[in-house]
Formats: sequence, C-alpha cells, structure tokens
Amino acid sequence: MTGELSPIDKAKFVAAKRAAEMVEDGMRVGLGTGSTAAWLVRCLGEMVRSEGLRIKGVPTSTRTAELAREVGIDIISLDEAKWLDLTIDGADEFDGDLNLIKGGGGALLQEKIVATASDRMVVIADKAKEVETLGAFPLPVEVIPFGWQTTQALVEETLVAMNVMGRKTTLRMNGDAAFVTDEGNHILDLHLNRIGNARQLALVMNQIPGVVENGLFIDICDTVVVGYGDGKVEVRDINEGTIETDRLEFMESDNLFADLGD
Ligand SMILES: O=C(CO)[C@H](O)[C@H](O)COP(=O)(O)O
Repeated sequence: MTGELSPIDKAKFVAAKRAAEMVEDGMRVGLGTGSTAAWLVRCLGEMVRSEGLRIKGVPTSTRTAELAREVGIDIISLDEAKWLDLTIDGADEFDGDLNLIKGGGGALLQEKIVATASDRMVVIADKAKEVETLGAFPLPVEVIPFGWQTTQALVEETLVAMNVMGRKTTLRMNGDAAFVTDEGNHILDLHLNRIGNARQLALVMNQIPGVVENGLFIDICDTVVVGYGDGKVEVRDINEGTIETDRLEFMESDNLFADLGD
C-alpha cells in the first residue's frame, strides 16, 4: 500500500510499533489476530530482517500464521513453545482495569489460550477502543455447531436471568453462511450495550453447554499500548500502575507499508 494512512491506521501502527520494541531476542511471542496485530507482525518481521531479531512466534489464527511466515518470523505451535514470554494482541474494547472484549476477528479462543499461557499480555489499540464500561461492542461467544440454536436460546435465557440490559444475540455470518472459526465453531454476538459485571458474565457464559469460550478477557491483560492518530502512544501498565507517553514517527518508505492485506 502507498499513500496516506488514515488516522486510525496510524494509531494502530504506532501502538504496534511501540509494542514491538518490548520484544527481546530469544523470546517466545504470542502473535494476536486482527488489523492492529497485523501491524505488529509486520514490525516484528522487519526487525527480524533488518536487526537479526531471533524470536519464535505462536500465532493465534491461520491468518496470522500466514502473515508471520510471509514476513519471515519463525512459527511454532503453542505446545512446542509450552509457555510464552509475551503475547501482543489487539482488542475490540478495553476499560480502565484493562479488562477486554475480544473476538471481533473471530479468533478469541486461540487468543485467550495463548494470552493465558504467557508471562505478560500486551494489548495494542487505538484510543477509540477505550471505554468506561465494556459492552457497546457486541460480545462474541464461540459455540459448537451441534445444537447451536439451543445454545443460543440458553444464552438468551441466561441474559434475562442475569438482568443484563441488552439481550439480542445474532449468529455471526460470512456472506450467506454461518461464520466458522479456525476451530470449526460458530460465533454468537451478544448485543448487550453495557456489561455491569463482566467477571460474573464471563464465568456464567462458560457454564452453558455448547459454549466453548467468550470474548471477555478478565485479569489477563497486563499492559495496553494506546495509539493516537498523531503518533502519540501511551503505555499503561496495570501491575506497575504507570503511564508512559511517547511519540513515534511514521516511516512510510519502509517495507511495512507494502502488501497490506488486512
Ligand atoms: O479480537 C480480535 C480478533 O479476534 C482482534 O484483536 C480485535 O477484533 C481487534 O481487531 P482490530 O485490531 O482489527 O481492530
């Protein structure tokens, strides 16, 4: 791609570029999924090529695996890695406690497994993803195809029992067919508007037979790198209670901006 990036893409790029600086030689790194994570993978690929960075990447989707291979990152499976030093991923929403909604890209299951098997999870996001209360973004819930409509009915009953504000659920589609995840499952999107008790909802959803996992990431993220369209980045760490501010340059001349697929 050539030409001017949109402010949102610039924000995603600077967040990804700043997070890439946290990756050290020899690390095993979980690679997230989505357009922001794709910037990260490109930045890491560039560091592998130009600085000789040696890392092992564990991708969270077939899409990310393809991109990582394309840019020259060594890929291993989670079971080969066993445990990761760091996972860097995007998010659909994050709140002040760094709890997240993820799964807009349909990869929440692998993303949650990989992030949980990491010493540290760093989220990269543009400022627009920050919310006071999670829930404006529809909550993705991965369900197995067998009896998915029954599972959907149980999910809706549970939302009523929990007195959650919005209760509409929709099956995610891919054109005319149901969307299928890398694990062969479907996704229900829960239009809740506002999630009062995200921790409780996350636990309760996973008790419903047929539900594989939900997109609430509670107490998993350690750090969020927030990108702004003017190149500003904030690194907020929930464990340290710190906020660092930085400013990055766009270097549209380098290889990162070629072949944008995501
Ligand atoms: O959870 C995800 C994929 O399952 C993504 O991280 C999330 O949807 C954010 O995507 P993007 O960076 O494209 O805004």
